[in-house]
Amino acid sequence: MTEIQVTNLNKSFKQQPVLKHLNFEISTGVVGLLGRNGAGKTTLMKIMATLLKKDAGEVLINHISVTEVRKIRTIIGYLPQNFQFYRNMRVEDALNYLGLLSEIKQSLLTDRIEGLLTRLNLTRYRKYKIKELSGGLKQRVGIAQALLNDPQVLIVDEPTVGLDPEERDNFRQLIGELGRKRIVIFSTHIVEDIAHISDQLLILEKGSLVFKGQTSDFVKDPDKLEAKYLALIRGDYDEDF
Ligand SMILES: Nc1ncnc2c1ncn2[C@@H]1O[C@H](COP(=O)(O)OP(=O)(O)OP(=O)(O)O)[C@@H](O)[C@H]1O
Repeated sequence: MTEIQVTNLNKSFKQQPVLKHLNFEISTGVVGLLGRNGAGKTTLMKIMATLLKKDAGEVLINHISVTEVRKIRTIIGYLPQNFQFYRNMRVEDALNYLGLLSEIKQSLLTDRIEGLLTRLNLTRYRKYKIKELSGGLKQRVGIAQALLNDPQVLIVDEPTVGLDPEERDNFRQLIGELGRKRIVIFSTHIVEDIAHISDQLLILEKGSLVFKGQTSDFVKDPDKLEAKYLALIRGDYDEDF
């Protein structure tokens, strides 16, 4: 069981609070992180991924503080928003290069890459250059690079932007599968992305958490998630959902 515990987390940019006293706990499964543009989702995820320092509070991943950067990086995988990389490299070479940058030993890395290419249905594209891939395939390579260290926590930031409906659907299914044995934090402002795959839900609004808990406690019927979410952030919260 993987766990993340966040206690009284605060972050400001130029004295402007962006994350305000966040407290939550999440565990193995898909966690939908919902919030409007500017709500603070990327800031929260970057702090968890050790790419940004918190101002105050604590973030523990399996009881290890995010201040222990090297340790945390061995248990976290991150797919940033608008992931762009090595456009002229072939898929397998790009993955190998990124794995070596993460200090994974070559013998282990070769096996991992083979496993990921198979698992993500990328084997036939292994010799393609990144720039030759469709948006959906690029995102799959993005997920592959985030899984190179077999992380217990996978963080994906608005990963379905620019994908066509079929690619979106495939991507959601993949995330659902990956969430069976790890925490997958899926940030989006598109409710449909996570309505049917998230076990847990965090809703950020202007830097504050306005819901945290099981998705099924937020709505019984996943098809109503969007309506209830909109009602909540617009302030006309209705108990009848
Ligand atoms: N490096 C920075 N310097 C100053 N302000 C920043 C910085 N990074 C983010 N912000 C501000 O912090 C707020 C939260 O941004 P953040 O990117 O975390 O939101 P978000 O929910 O991920 O939004 P989006 O969906 O647009 O990415 C925004 O008002 C943003 O302008």
